[in-house]
Amino acid sequence: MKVAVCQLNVLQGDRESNLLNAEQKIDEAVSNGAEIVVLPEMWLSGYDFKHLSKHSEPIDGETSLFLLRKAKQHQIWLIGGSFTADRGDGVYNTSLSYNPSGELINTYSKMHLIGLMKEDQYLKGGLDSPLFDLGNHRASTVICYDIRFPELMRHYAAENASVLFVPAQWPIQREEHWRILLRARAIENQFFVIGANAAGRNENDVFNGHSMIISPLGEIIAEAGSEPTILYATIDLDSVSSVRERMPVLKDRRPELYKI
Ligand SMILES: NC(=O)CCC(=O)C(=O)O
Repeated sequence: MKVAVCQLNVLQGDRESNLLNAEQKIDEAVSNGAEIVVLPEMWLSGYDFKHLSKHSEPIDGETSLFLLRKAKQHQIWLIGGSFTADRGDGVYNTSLSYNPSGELINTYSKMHLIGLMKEDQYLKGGLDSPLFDLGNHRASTVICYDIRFPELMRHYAAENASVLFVPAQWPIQREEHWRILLRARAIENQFFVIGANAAGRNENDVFNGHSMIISPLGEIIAEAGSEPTILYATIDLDSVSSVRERMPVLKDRRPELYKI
């Protein structure tokens, strides 16, 4: 399947421009043959917590309608980055994914909130770790800071996920952590990892791109530079089972002995 990662320049607080830009990039990715399109974290508003009430919307609000429409229009799998979703009991950094019929197939709210970016002061942390079907394969999503918590990804691998999507707004000063952690999560869990970062800046941080598509052996199949772009690669999700058969890391675990 051909994957496109839209590495967007997210303009803080400027919903109108960000929406237009996302739509153009999705259309361009599809015109270049993409079947799976991935957006970054908080691509609609950026980290604009001062105006959180303006940016918060219900799960079935306008962002979800936009994503649904684009998935259906182009008959693609759309991993819709994330946005600030008001889920009744609070606002969550939430990722929605759609299948080519425009059906919502995954709702994941960021579990681990990053204090360095004040997320914990404004948002609630998600409680669920769902998987979803991507054709004949299982898939999963985490958001940015979540990749520092390997137990979450191990849960997805143990549930037979073949691919992990990681929408992010990862600042430049920890760029090597981003690159190394994405590869480590791929190697230890033997699945594809697709990281979609932003490229641009807000009042506090610079986001340096380097979106990546990584194989279940940890090889970098494609990596973007620091400019806004669309990153493409063709991936074979069937290859995950042969990697796991050759070296059965998941089977060789001894979880009864680990005190975590
Ligand atoms: N948006 C984020 O979660 C940033 C994560 C980050 O900067 C880090 O883990 O380091």
